[in-house]
Amino acid sequence: MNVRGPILSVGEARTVSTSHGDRELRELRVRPERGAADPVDVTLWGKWAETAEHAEPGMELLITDAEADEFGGETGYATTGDSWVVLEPDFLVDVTGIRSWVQCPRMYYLNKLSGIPLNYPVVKGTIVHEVFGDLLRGMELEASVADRVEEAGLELGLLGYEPEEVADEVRRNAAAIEGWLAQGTLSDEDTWRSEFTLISPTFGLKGRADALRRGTPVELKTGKNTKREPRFHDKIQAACYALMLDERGVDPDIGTLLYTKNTALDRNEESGDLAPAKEFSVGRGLLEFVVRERNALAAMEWRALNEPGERPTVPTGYEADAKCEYCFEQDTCMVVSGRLDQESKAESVGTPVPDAERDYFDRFYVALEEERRETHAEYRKLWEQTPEERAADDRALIDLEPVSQTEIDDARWELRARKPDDAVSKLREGDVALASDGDPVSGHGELGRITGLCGDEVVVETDEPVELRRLDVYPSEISVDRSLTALHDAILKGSDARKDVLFGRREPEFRDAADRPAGVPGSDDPDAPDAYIGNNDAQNEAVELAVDAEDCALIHGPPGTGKTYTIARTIRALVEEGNRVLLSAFTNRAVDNALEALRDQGFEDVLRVGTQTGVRGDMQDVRLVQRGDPNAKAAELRDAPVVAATTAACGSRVLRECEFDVALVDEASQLTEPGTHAAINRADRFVLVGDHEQLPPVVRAENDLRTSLFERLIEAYPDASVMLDRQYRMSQRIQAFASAEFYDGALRPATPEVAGQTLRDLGVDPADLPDGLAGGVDFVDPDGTRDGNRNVREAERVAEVVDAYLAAGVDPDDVGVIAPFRAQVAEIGRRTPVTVDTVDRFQGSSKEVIVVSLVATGDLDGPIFEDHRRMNVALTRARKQLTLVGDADALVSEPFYERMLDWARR
Ligand SMILES: Nc1ncnc2c1ncn2[C@@H]1O[C@H](COP(=O)(O)OP(=O)(O)OP(=O)(O)O)[C@@H](O)[C@H]1O
Repeated sequence: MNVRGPILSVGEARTVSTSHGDRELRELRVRPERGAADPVDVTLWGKWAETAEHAEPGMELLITDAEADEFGGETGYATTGDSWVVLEPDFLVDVTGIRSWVQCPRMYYLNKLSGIPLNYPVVKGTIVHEVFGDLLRGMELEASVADRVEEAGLELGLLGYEPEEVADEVRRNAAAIEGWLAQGTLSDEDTWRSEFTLISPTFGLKGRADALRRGTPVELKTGKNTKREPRFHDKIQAACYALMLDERGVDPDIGTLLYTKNTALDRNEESGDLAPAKEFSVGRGLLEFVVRERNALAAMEWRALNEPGERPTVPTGYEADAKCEYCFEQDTCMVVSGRLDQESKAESVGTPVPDAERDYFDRFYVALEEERRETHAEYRKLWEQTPEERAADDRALIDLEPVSQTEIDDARWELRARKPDDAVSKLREGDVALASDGDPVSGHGELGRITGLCGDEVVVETDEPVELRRLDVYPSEISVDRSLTALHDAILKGSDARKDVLFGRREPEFRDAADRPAGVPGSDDPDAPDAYIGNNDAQNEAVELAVDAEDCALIHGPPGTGKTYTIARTIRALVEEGNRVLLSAFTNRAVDNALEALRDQGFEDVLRVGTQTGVRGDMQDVRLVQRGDPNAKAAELRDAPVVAATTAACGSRVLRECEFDVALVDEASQLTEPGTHAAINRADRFVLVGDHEQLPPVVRAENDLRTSLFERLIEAYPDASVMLDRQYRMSQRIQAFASAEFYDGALRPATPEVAGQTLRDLGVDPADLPDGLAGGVDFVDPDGTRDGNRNVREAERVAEVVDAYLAAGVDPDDVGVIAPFRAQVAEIGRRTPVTVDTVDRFQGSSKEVIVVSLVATGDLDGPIFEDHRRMNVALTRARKQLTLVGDADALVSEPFYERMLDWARR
C-alpha cells in the first residue's frame, strides 16, 4: 500500500541489528491520506534513512509498497524492498535539473539564474539533436544537416560562424549516429522513436527523453568520452527516464549514451574507447540513488520557500565533491556568491549589492518559485482531474475522433481529428499542447503545435504519430525560468544608475527642453514644428517626456486614449534622434497593433521577432525569419532601428544578445516586475505604457508578482508620468462611470463627436429596438439562475438582445459579447453569430455595441467580480451602446456594483 501525507516529526537515525546484520533506520511521524487520517509512525529502512535526513515537518512524504506493522497496539508502516520513498512528490523536478544537481547542487541553482546562453556548443548541440531526431524518423543525413544548419542561421550568424564549417562538424557528429544506426545494433524488431515527453506523478519528475529504443532510454551527448563507461551524471539522466518508464510498466534494464564527438576524434591522437555508444545496466540501486538525489533537491527547494530564516536556502557547492576548477559555471558561481553574499565552495568575487537589492532579489526569487509551484499544480491536474473535469475546466478537448495521420515534409506528422460541436477550451491556434490517445500521462502523449482549430476540426503537428483523441493545455515553466534570469540580469548585472531609480535612491532625470537637438519640437530651433502631436496636449507631453527621459518615462493610458497612436509617434521621435528602439508588449496582439500604427504613420523600418503562428498575417512581411544565411540574418537583427517582440521573447537567448538605446513596453501594467526586466534589461532607458486600472499581471501565486513595475513606479514617481486624458472611443454616457470610478473624473471624450455618438450614427433607428436597449447604457435582468459557470436563461436573453441589434441594422461585426466564464462564452456562442469572449481576451479591443453577460445570481462570485479592474475593462469596450445583462439583486449586494447598476438604469 501507499502511505502519503505531511510529515509531523522526524526521529533520530538509529542502527539496529537484524537477522540481515546491522541496519540503519529512521522513524517519522506522518498524517496519511494527505493529512486526512490520524498520525502514524513510519520507518524508513536502509538507504531510505538518508532521505529522512532531508525531511522536515511540513514536507509531504510518499512511501509506495509500504507494509503495515503493529507495535504496542498501534499500526505503523515500514518500507519494504519494493518501496520508493519520495519527498514532496508534487514538486516536479526536470530531469536536466537532476543531472546538474548530481554534478553539483550549486550548479543546478546557477543554471536557474543564468539561463541557457547563446554560445556555439549550445547551438551545435541543438542542431545535432535535431539531426538525430530526423535520422530516427528516416530522413536522409545530408538533407537533414543542410536543413537544420540553415534553420539555425540567425544564431550561428550572431556567433560569427559560417554554415560550411558548422555543417562539417555536425556531419562528423551525425556520423556517430548513422554508424550506430547502421551497425547491426538494430534488427527488425527494433522499435525506435524520437523525443518522448514523460511526466511522473509518483516520482515528481518530468522531462523529454532524446529517444527510446526497444523501450529503453537513449541520450545523445555532443561531447566526447573515451572511457568505457558513460559519465556518471549522464547515466543519471538516462536513469531518470528509465525510472519514469518503469512507472509505466516498461521496466527498461539498460540505458544508452551516445557520445557523438567520439567519431570525430583522431584515432592517432586519442586513446581509450572511441566507440560512441556506451550502454550501462539500469539496476535498482541506481534508480534508488536517483530518487534519493531528487528528494534532496526537492527538500532544498522546499526549504527555500518554507524556512523562516532571513534568506532562501540555496546550495553552497559543499554538498558535492565536484572540483570547482573544472566547472564551466565557476565564474558565474563566484560572481553570484560575491554579489549576493552567499556562502559558496568556489571563491567569491566582487562586492555585495546593497541590502535593499539583496532583499528584492530574495523576495522575487521566492515569489517566482511560488509561481513555479502553481505551475506544477497545473501539471498535476493532468492526472488528478478526470477528462470530463479537465474539459469542464477549459483545459482539454476530449472525445476527439481521429480522422487522419499524415506524414508531412520534414518527417513530421499532421494529425487531424473531429471535435464535438460545443467543445471549448483555452487552447488556441499556435499553442503547444499535449496530443494523446486519451491518456496523456500513462498512455501515448506527444507534444505538438496546434495549426488548425476551426469549426469541428482540430489539426496538430507532432514529431511522431498518435491517435488524436484528446488535446490538453500543456503548462510551461518557461515564463518562470526567463523571469529568474531577468531578475539575475537586472540585479546582478544591471547598471547602478538604473538601480538607483528602481530602488528609490534617485528621482528619474529628464533632459532640459533647451538641450533638445535642432529640428525637434520644443527645441530652440525656430524652424522646428510646434509639437509632436498637435491636437492632444497630453499625448504630446507623453512623447516629450519619453524622448527627454534619461532613465525612464511612464505613460498612463486609460481605455481608448490613443496609447497605440502615441507609442508609434514616440518611436518615430526616438529613431529620428538616432536611437535604436526595442518595442515590446505582453501579448503578440499588442506588439502587432503598435507596429501597425507605426506603419500607418509611414514608418516601415521595423523588424518583428516572433514565431510564424504568433505574428499576425499582415506583419509577416517584416518578421525575422531565423532560417537562412548566418551573416545576413545577424545583420538584419543588428541593424534594425526598431525591433518588436513580446516580453517573453525578449528573454530568449537570441534577444538577450541584443542591445538597444530605449525599450518601450506596452501593456506594462500586465507584466510582473521580473517580466518587465526581461525587456528593459536590454536597453539604457525605458518607457512603460499601461493602465494599472485595467487588468493586472497574469499570475497564479498570491505574492509580489501581482503588482507591476509600472504601478510601483507611477506611484513612486508621479513626475515621471503623464496620463492621457482624452479618449477617442466611448460616448459620454458610456465613459462616465469608468471615469468617475477609476480616473477621478479626469477622463474626457476627445471631441464632441466622440462624446455624442449614438446608434443612429450606424443608421439604426432607436424606434426599431425594443424598449430599454437604445439608451447608450442599459440594464436587462432576465431573472436567470447561475448553474456552475453558466446561466442558460441569461445566455438566451443575451442572444435575444444581440438579435434585436442585428434586426435593427447593426452589422454583426460591430457587436461583441463579453462573459466572465468560458462555459458561458460557449453557451452564448452557440446562440449568436457575433464575437463572444472573456474580458481578458477583449482587453485592447472595442466594438460599436457591447453586451456583457454577468452570470452571477445570489452572490457576486467569479473572476469578473474579484477585481474591479476587470469590470473596468468590460465596461470600456463599447463605443455607442453598452448593454449589461445580469441579476439586479446580486449586484446591489456590493456598493461598487450598486453604483454601476444606478448608472446603467439612469
Ligand atoms: N491625437 C489623435 N488625433 C486623432 N485621432 C487619434 C489621436 N489619438 C488617437 N486617435 C485615434 O483614436 C483611436 C484610439 O486610439 P488607439 O487605438 O491608439 O487607442 P489605445 O489607447 O491604444 O486603445 P486601447 O485602450 O484599446 O489600448 C484610434 O482610432 C486612433 O487613430
